Amino acid sequence: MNHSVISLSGVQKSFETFRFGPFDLQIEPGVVAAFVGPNGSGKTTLFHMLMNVIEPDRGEIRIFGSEYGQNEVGIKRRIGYVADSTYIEEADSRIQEVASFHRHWFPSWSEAKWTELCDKFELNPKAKVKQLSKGMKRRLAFCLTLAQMPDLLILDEPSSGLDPYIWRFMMNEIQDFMKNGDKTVLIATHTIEEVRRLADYVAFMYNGKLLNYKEKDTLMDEWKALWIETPHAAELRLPGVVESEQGALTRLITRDVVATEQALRASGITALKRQGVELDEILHHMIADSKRGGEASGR
Ligand SMILES: Nc1ncnc2c1ncn2[C@@H]1O[C@H](COP(=O)(O)OP(=O)(O)OP(=O)(O)O)[C@@H](O)[C@H]1O
Repeated sequence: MNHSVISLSGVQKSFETFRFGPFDLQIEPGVVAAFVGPNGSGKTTLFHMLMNVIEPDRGEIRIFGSEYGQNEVGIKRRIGYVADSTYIEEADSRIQEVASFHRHWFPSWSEAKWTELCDKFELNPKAKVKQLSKGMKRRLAFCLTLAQMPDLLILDEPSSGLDPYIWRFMMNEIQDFMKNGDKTVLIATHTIEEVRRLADYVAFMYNGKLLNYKEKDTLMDEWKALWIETPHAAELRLPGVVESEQGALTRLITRDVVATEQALRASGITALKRQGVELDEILHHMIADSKRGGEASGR
């Protein structure tokens, strides 16, 4: 039996100048999965397919164990989706009218949560949506989504345009949402701090491909920077090393610190210093490796 909240197998989508996939991924319930990757790597395309905004050319997508063809309304009522584009309201609606629509459409809508969020995110229900600033529209989209009380949150760069004060509230709300352990969040972000604070798993994407999907803590344990005195470290052909930088000391970046340190010990070399590697640097090396057609992504 498949317990994944999200399951993609062999998913492919081709546009004129972009090919997504083949993409395979299973996401278990109760986790925050952060999707990171440069512009145009396919994060929004993936989320559009998860929301059935676009259909894949090939492959299978299951959400809560079902395909959209079986139960589209049932699936969508359990998902809170903040799209990448700013919330656009062409009509002359006020916030409270938009909320009424959501209340009607989502049976799990919580009026108490909505009131609490409007207060916290300083949204005036009487304000006209089209007159809101970009950041205020973003706040609205997020609050409407959370008040739906969904089981799965799909957030496409939700903090884009938010001020740092409200950003903190958003982080707290997402952490709060995860508190009971049965909810799931997918978040696409360019903000490493969001990954650091929220993510249990990190999905690295590049050029329509999933380079790596791994538990964040495992990733941070495996990737390290090591400093050694030995010059010309490349000649040692150390396992796991993806970069070596020559200075007063040699700085090695490894994706497999255990294997690298073992090989260093075998060569009688001691690492003088060991440090964590930032997620953006890991992504940089994964992309470089993917361009070389290599295996640094370590899937
Ligand atoms: N409807 C479409 N028609 C043609 N090309 C498309 C369409 N939708 C997306 N693309 C292309 O797919 C590629 C991936 O875009 P996508 O928006 O998924 O990337 P992203 O990772 O979300 O980028 P960003 O970080 O900039 O938001 C881009 O090259 C884009 O031009």
